[in-house]
Amino acid sequence: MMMQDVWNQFGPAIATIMFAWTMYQNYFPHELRGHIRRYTDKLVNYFYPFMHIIFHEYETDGWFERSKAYVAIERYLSKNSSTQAKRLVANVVKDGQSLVLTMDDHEEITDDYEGEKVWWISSQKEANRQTISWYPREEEKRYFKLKFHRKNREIITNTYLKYVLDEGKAISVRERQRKLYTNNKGDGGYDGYRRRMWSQVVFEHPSTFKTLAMEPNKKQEIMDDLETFSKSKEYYAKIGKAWKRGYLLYGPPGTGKSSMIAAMANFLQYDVYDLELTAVKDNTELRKLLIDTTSKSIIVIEDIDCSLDLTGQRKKEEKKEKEDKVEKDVIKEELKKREEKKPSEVTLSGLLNFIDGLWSAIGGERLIVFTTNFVEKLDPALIRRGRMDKHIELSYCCFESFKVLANNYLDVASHDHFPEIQRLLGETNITPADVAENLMPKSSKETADTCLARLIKAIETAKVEAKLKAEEEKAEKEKVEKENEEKKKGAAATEYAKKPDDVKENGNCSETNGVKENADVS
Ligand SMILES: Nc1ncnc2c1ncn2[C@@H]1O[C@H](COP(=O)(O)OP(=O)(O)OP(=O)(O)O)[C@@H](O)[C@H]1O
Ligand SMILES: [Mg+2]
Repeated sequence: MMMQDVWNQFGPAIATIMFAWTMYQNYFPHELRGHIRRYTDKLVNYFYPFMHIIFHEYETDGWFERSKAYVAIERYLSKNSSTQAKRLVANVVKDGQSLVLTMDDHEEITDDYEGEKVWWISSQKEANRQTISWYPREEEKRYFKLKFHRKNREIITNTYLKYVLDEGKAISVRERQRKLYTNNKGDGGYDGYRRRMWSQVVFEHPSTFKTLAMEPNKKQEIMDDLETFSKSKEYYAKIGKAWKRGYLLYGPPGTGKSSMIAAMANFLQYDVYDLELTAVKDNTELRKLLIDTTSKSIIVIEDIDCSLDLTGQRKKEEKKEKEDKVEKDVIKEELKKREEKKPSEVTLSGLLNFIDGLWSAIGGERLIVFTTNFVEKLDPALIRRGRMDKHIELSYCCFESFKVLANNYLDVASHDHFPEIQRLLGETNITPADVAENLMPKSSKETADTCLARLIKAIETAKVEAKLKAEEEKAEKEKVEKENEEKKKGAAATEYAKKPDDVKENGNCSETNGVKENADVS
């Protein structure tokens, strides 16, 4: 009864308004409508205190590519969306492995920034069905609308939006599927028409700083260094240095150099580019490879001493050839011909140029890590500070490192065997890789006790072997020294035999004098 009254009262009024609206739409001149719209907008603005900013999903001049701002906002809002919005859309990311929840069309969520409230609305423009679209997404003109109070205009446009975009990008980086890239001789496939320089696989190495066995202080120092680097974008810009840092990891095989690189990548959430220098044709290819790397990545050159040895070898050969030939012009001609035939290789100077020059120019949060078993073999120019900023030695297993491994492999923090192991590790060099191998249970029957006992045996064996080796080396050294001594004596005797008799006599005299003089002095 009530409803009917209301309808009787307002029905004719609504019908009149609708009629007037249709008349206005159909018969009012277009220019006049523009004027009216402007005045009504002004009127509305006077009473309506909010402002809007629209972010379209596809940029008008972009080629089917989602707007970067839209994607960043979507990521930023995903956290609030999953708690506030009633209708959600699930997007699959990370190469099909995880879901990102975003709000569905016409949902609204709120956000707080420095105590001020803003509203985000997800919407879709009406599809234009009359035109044929090349791309299905063309018909779904989605956008985000940001609504905020007019008084917050400054803060929203100057700081909040930057914060949203930065945070959204950071979330994407954190949640992306990280990659391990390797350079192969030309089989990286094609990216459109362009040959791909790197082949890629998903990077899922489980090594972390927690599982890495090394002295806790040293470990903390490296983690602090990495963290400071990753947060120093402004600082590097201020001091006029490219945002990059070089690490040299050195130590015997099996001490955790490769494990540390994986731990670094996992710590900073970076991609890894494993650069195999011996597969790089020349300096030009090296340059192309490096231009193709992305920011937030670690470029790794393992066993740098071996990679550069090739070049060193070649240089030596060339030098020898040069010395052997007498005619300089002929040599030049010959070398030139050879150079033309031979595929050139990466040179030390090419590598240095990449570290100092080009790589600095492409900027953007990159680490370069060299590893070597023989640090003394490397050219000092390559590892000077500024190029390799931090030198990290990974060494044999100490007791602290052992405790980390025992915890990782056996879940034990203390044990009766520990004091003996501590004593033995103080006396013998054994790599963390060997310790780890002995700690790993080989069957379900093996307990922590068995594994630790096996380790003790292994360290004792290593100790005996090291002692034997040292004795052998000492004996070998003595043997060589003795042989050299005898050779010298033999050579001196032959020389003496060759001399004429009068010289022999004088020589003898002087020698006798010398001995005498010495005898007198003494
Ligand atoms: N410091 C360490 N912490 C934890 N595990 C380690 C450590 N060092 C070695 N390991 C174990 O030994 C294995 C070999 O180590 P890794 O490959 O990191 O050594 P490396 O120093 O890179 O050796 P190489 O010089 O031969 O390349 C790893 O898979 C890991 O299980
Ligand atoms: Mg290694």
